[in-house]
Amino acid sequence: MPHFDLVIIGTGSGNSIPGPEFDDWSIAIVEDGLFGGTCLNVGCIPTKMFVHPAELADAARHGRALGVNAQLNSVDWPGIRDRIFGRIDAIEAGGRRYREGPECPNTTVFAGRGRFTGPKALHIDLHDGGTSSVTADRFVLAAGSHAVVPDIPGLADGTVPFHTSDTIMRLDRLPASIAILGGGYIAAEFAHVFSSFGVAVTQIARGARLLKSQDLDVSAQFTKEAAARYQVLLNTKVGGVAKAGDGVELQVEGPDGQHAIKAELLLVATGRRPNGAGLDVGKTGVGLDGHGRVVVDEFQRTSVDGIYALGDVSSRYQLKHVANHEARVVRHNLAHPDAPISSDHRFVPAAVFCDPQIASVGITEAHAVKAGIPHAVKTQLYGDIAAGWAREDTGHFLKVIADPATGLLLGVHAIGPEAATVIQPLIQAMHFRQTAHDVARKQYWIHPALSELVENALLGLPEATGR
Ligand SMILES: Cc1cc2nc3c(=O)[nH]c(=O)nc-3n(C[C@H](O)[C@H](O)[C@H](O)COP(=O)(O)OP(=O)(O)OC[C@H]3O[C@@H](n4cnc5c(N)ncnc54)[C@H](O)[C@@H]3O)c2cc1C
Ligand SMILES: NC(=O)c1ccc[n+]([C@@H]2O[C@H](COP(=O)([O-])OP(=O)(O)OC[C@H]3O[C@@H](n4cnc5c(N)ncnc54)[C@H](O)[C@@H]3O)[C@@H](O)[C@H]2O)c1
Repeated sequence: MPHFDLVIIGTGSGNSIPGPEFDDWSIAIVEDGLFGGTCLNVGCIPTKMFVHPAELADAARHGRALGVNAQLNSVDWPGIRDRIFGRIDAIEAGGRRYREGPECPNTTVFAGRGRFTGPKALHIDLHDGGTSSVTADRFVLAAGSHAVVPDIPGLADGTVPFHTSDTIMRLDRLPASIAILGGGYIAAEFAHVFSSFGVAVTQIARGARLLKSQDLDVSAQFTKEAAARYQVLLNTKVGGVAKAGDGVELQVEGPDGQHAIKAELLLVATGRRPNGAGLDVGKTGVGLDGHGRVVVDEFQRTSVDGIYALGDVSSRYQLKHVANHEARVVRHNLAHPDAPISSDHRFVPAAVFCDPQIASVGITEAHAVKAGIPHAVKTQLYGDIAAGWAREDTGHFLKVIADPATGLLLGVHAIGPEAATVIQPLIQAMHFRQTAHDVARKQYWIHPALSELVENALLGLPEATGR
């Protein structure tokens, strides 16, 4: 049985671990799917490569208010798809070739599915039909997560064809209609893309609002705008799914009682579950929490000496920038186990790439109220700064929440143009403990850029009272 200094399971952020500091280690990489993991192949990158053409296709909608009378003639789905995956698939193949090739002489790549069989012992079902077993001094569990399929008759038993984010981006052609189950990130982004491309979208959410983990005002504004663009069924449960001709029929129950929804395709976007159970991590003594996540400490160490975990398999943040951050921590700690560094999860930002765009970091206003955290709030409308006013923007805003005593930011929530880019100075302020008024007044803000939204929001907060 081959023995390695290090085995890495998963080539998403896990693939960034091997570096020059490990040139004298023997390393095995085990990958069951596409090289490069979720973000590159079926996640952040391709979705955002669809989002940009979607924005272009949708531009005519916004142009009307400004006197631009344009219309969308057609969308070349195969062309868009093939441009995206032509680029991505080449990176996937190149990444695999690099790790298998002469540039990485100390690395062995196993294409197959790993699962633990005993302490620091991994069995691999290889894609070529064979099997292998390896042991190692150290393991990095970077096996990510997978789409959850709810236990709904017709879905869970596999009788009705449906898509998840893994498959929906490679469709042969655009459907005329699509039903999207779920009210979270993936549902929101694909509803935007397909609706922009002219597909009739019906989104079904069991809650009263879309993107319900967002600040209440953000979620309410987003839900209102989404409902104006495509059909949104809130407070609605799906009782069953059946085949109907070339499409699907969903039995739903909502505020209007029971009825059926027909669509050509169904996209299920109801969350992602960490892959720790599939790895059988218990066999090597590693524990899972109630959400199926591998349990790690702040140094990304599991309870077993020499076994680390990172990213979706262990993190409560299913975000690529978090997986990358944790991978940098693991890389350091593998090389310096006696001087470990910890992950910094204090201010984790996230964005939803829809129209309108959403970005946030820190606590929500509702959380501050519920937890009794002293706070001051300023909500700055895009329409009240020059760049937003020029766009005739309505309804979009940046909400900043600060500690009234220190002037330090506690939370930031934006919905509107370029929200993800606009809030970055505030993420920086939180990390470097800059006060709201210092950030606003101790630098220039380019006029009349969208960033003036940040300046004005911060100036709207009261001066710190001091402790
Ligand atoms: C549609 C979609 C859009 C997203 N958009 C964004 C975004 O815009 N911004 C953002 O920050 N995040 C986004 N995410 C989340 C982001 O993709 C993930 O948080 C991130 O990729 C997780 O990285 P990871 O390294 O932990 O896991 P992954 O990249 O998933 O890598 C895990 C790898 O492990 C392999 N594996 C699993 N089990 C085994 C096994 N038993 N044996 C061998 N190999 C195994 C898998 O095949 C996979 O390649 C998106 C996710 C999805 C699904
Ligand atoms: N822009 C980004 O950063 C981005 C984009 C896509 C995905 N992601 C990551 O991927 C993760 C997974 O995305 P997601 O949209 O699948 O999950 P999500 O957690 O964002 O949303 C899941 C949705 O499914 C609903 N749901 C759950 N179980 C259900 C059931 N049985 N029946 C009906 N509805 C049900 C939930 O109420 C929720 O609305 C996200 O949490 C996010 O971290 C990030």
